[in-house]
Amino acid sequence: MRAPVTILPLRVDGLDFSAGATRILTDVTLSVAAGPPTVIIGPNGAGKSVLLRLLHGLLAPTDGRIRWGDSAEATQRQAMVFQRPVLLRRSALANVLYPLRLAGLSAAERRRRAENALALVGLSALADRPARQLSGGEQQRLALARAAATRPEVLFLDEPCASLDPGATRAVEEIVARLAAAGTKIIMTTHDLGQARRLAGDVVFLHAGRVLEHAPAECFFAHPETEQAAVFLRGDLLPH
Ligand SMILES: Nc1ncnc2c1ncn2[C@@H]1O[C@H](COP(=O)(O)OP(=O)(O)OP(=O)(O)O)[C@@H](O)[C@H]1O
Repeated sequence: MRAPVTILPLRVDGLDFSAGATRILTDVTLSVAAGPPTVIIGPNGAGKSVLLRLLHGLLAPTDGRIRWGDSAEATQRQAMVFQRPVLLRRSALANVLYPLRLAGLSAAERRRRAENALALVGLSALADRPARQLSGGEQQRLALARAAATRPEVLFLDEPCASLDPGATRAVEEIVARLAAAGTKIIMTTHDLGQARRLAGDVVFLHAGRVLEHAPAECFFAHPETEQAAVFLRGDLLPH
């Protein structure tokens, strides 16, 4: 029997990224395996969003390499949800159906997947509502449904709860935890250390464009190895 195709592990080797004369990421080397969410944390401007965009292929590295397990499948098997998702001026359901049509699925399969995805995020009752009339939290859940319906093996989330209140944040966290438990590899950024503690299997700590730590979450939070991470976890300001 053939082993199932997997795009993991993701291996990043000596990644540099500069915009003009500004160095944003320096010598990022990481390996990300299947399993519970990988959460990238660090101060404002550390380079978290840029790193996520590089990993997802939205930016090209200045130097270094990003390698996926089965590279031929990598593009089709990953999705990304942004801080402020861009939704089509159509119903919630139509937003979820759209990428499924692009993927060439049959009408029946599209319908089935879209309805399941809306149910997963608790939006079945709002399926016919214009997406842009939904609240911020509902829009973020819809964006998660749209991504989840494509059944990505890896799902990148950039600050998925950035402007959400605690209730909406918890709702998104529950969806993320459910997707992770069902086998989707989540790679996400967050400013919310409570959220990182609740969701992370492993933590990448980024500071000034460098990975200072990558450790299992319980080790990182209990015993950060670098002074910078200890300062960050205390909520103190880190010098650049
Ligand atoms: N296209 C770009 N051109 C120039 N500078 C950029 C570009 N994109 C990001 N930067 C800069 O790179 C640095 C890292 O940005 P990034 O958004 O990745 O940080 P972050 O860790 O996600 O920060 P935050 O926590 O504030 O969201 C910032 O100083 C930002 O201004």
